[in-house]
Amino acid sequence: MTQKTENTVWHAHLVTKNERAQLKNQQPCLLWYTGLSGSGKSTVANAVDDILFQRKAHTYLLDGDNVRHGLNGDLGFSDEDRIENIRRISQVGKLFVDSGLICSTAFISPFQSDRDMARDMLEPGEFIEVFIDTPIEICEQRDPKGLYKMARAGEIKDFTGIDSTYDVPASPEIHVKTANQSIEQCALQIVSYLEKNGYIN
Ligand SMILES: Nc1ncnc2c1ncn2[C@@H]1O[C@H](COP(=O)(O)OS(=O)(=O)O)[C@@H](OP(=O)(O)O)[C@H]1O
Ligand SMILES: Nc1ncnc2c1ncn2[C@@H]1O[C@H](COP(=O)(O)OP(=O)(O)O)[C@@H](O)[C@H]1O
Repeated sequence: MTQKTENTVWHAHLVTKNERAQLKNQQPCLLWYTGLSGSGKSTVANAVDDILFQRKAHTYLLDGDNVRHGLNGDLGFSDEDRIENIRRISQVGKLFVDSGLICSTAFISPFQSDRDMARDMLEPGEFIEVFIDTPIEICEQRDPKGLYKMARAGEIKDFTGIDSTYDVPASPEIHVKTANQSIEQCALQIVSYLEKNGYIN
């Protein structure tokens, strides 16, 4: 991105991220879900968010389809647009972490370089890459929105896993295999990671 704003000065806030986190009794972080369409990102992220909410954690969930209706409604699915999509989401995620929240993002985020860029924006330990690992054959069987069928019929181009790249995460903090676990088991795997690593009590 080309920086177009000149003559602006960064203002330090009186209330710090740590103070906000202490008030909420949690360690803010960005749970970055990545996986193919239909892998289960939204389903698992919602299940985790629900458990965290019941436990009185302060959370927010940014979901691909929803954000593409608003903030990123001007972007399509070329590599260039996906890169810009993830850049904006990373910036928004960073703001939510700064506000003391446990923020989740559920985007395909197909390129390792973009996920690494998001990681590098945050402080060590704040970025948690969650690989929702589901073989494409199963995603295609699930096909919750009928998109694979349309992609195979040539009605959608640049579809991830068919004619657009997905980089398998190199070393995700959490590796969730949905093919042999229930939605609840997948969610508990993630909540358990947050507990063990002191993000929640
Ligand atoms: N060409 C193509 N490729 C992949 N996905 C497509 C495409 N066209 C539309 N959709 C729908 O858009 C959702 C993915 O948006 P994302 O913002 O997560 O994508 S990306 O991170 O920028 O790659 C994705 O949502 P999920 O199925 O929840 O992943 C699809 O519903
Ligand atoms: N263990 C599981 N984890 C997540 N989703 C599952 C699982 N088993 C079956 N599913 C189903 O797979 C589909 C995943 O869709 P969705 O969450 O929209 O995926 P994505 O957000 O990655 O596109 C849902 O219909 C969900 O009910």
